[in-house]
Amino acid sequence: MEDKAHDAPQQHPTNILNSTESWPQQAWTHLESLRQASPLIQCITNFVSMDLVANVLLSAGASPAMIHSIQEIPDFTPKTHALYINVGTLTSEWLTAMKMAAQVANECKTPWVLDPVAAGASGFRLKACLELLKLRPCVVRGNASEIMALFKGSVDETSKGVDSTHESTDAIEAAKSLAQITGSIVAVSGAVDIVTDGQRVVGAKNGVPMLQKITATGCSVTALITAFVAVDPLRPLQATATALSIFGLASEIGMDMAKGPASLRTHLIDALHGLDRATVLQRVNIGNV
Ligand SMILES: Nc1ncnc2c1ncn2[C@@H]1O[C@H](COP(=O)(O)OP(=O)(O)OP(=O)(O)O)[C@@H](O)[C@H]1O
Ligand SMILES: Cc1ncsc1CCO
Ligand SMILES: [Mg+2]
Repeated sequence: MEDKAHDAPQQHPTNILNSTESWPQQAWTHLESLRQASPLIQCITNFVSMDLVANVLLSAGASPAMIHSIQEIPDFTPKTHALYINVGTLTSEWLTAMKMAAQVANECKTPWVLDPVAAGASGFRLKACLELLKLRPCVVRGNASEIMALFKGSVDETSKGVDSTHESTDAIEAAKSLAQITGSIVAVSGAVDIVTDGQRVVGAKNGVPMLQKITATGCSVTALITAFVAVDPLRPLQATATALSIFGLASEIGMDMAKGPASLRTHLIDALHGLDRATVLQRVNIGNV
């Protein structure tokens, strides 16, 4: 893909979807566009997730770059088609880089997506996530506990760190309110993935429970959302729902060959790479919650 400044219409295609298209058709259009455009996705993500995030993005068709130093952001962030920020292994130095990258992305009108890992686990992390939210991410994707902590704005006394202690459906009202307050699309992962713009609420129902036994699958699906937003920036709600569903569908296919979490991780990446039109049209399951 050429430099964004020289190739803007192709990088940010508008109206790539006909609004009357079915969800499975929208999902296929997004995946096909991703494979064709191969957008550059800057990832400022945690140490645990870097390998899986990069491999999920590559297997889906995107071009990931794990570049996070403040010295590089002014040069590099303007070249990217979307930015992914994940606070999983946060320090004050990383937070400075995240804010700088979000600000540069905003100046360039580049969409960026936030994963507020363990938002309620500590005061430092919660404050950092709330400050990042003020920088207007296009999409925020967390588990139920994370989204509820952001909405309440208080440290979660029952926090289990990066894992959720709630079902995604427990967080629907918090997600809607958070979307209304921030203007971001808010997604809550779980058995059913919830996506809302504050008015509409959509459920993405693909996936297997064993995803919870592989670290950083949540981080990786947020990265995939970032890539889908890169190819359809004007429809972040649709891009978020289809990314969640495509990731879940790849896990369903991977599960047929997996013996446990370690082999599911491998087969998930293979399945994402091999997903074809017929399977997407037949099996993407998005609808009312
Ligand atoms: N019970 C479930 N059944 C099916 N899929 C699930 C279930 N729970 C989670 N998932 C899927 O697992 C993936 C990760 O979601 P999860 O809610 O575990 O994220 P997370 O807690 O942020 O994970 P991490 O912090 O490890 O990255 C998502 O694709 C989600 O749809
Ligand atoms: C286990 C873990 N700890 C901080 S980030 C991370 C990856 C899953 O969120
Ligand atoms: Mg997470």
